[in-house]
Amino acid sequence: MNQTKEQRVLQYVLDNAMRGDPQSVIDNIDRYCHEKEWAMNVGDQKGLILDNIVKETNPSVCLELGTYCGYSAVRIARLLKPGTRFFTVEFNPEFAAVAKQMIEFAGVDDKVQILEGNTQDIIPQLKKKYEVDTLDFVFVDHWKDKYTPDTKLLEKCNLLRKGSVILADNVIVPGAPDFLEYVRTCGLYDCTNYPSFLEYMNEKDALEKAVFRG
Ligand SMILES: Oc1cc(-c2ccc(F)cc2)cc2nccnc12
Ligand SMILES: [Mg+2]
Repeated sequence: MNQTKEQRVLQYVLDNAMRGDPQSVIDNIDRYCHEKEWAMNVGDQKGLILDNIVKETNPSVCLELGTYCGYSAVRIARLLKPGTRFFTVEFNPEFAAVAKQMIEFAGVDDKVQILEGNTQDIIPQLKKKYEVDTLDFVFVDHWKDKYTPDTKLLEKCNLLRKGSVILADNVIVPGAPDFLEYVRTCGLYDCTNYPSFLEYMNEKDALEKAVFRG
């Protein structure tokens, strides 16, 4: 049976990275995607910005929308203090299966819980089913047309508190203009733009940080 690109990325990590070493998993995914096949991981350049914002937030409860191969889940989890709760939501079962193996190989599976399904179904379950009070950090990296409805859903479900950080990937490419318009003009967020580059390419992209005013 032919492997998918995501399975090839995972196989390269299993063959070349160090089990239990998140940084080596990250480095090997980046090497494969620079040298062999492009894939939509947040990547090494935007990844450094992500690292810095996770470090400054020092979150106790995290959510990621869009797991894909687990690259950013490993990237975030490696920075979290013991006892932190980190949920990552993936709609595509094949991606979720690859991410599960990637996260286990990296040795961060004790910190990361992969929730398979639609964000609009899972977000309303976080309080009661997953015993979440509020979220400290949310990384938004799924389909651009879900950024705004899911942000509004987080508000509606009372999952944000004063200082909750929402960090969104790809606000330039593929672009999330309605999300930028919403968070920058609705009056509920303090926004900061972080210009960078599309993963593994020379095209401009950016991250947007939106801090909930509470
Ligand atoms: O980081 C990303 C990049 C792209 C993407 C695809 C094709 C291009 F040509 C350029 C960029 C899509 C993404 N979808 C979901 C989450 N993250 C994505
Ligand atoms: Mg992305």
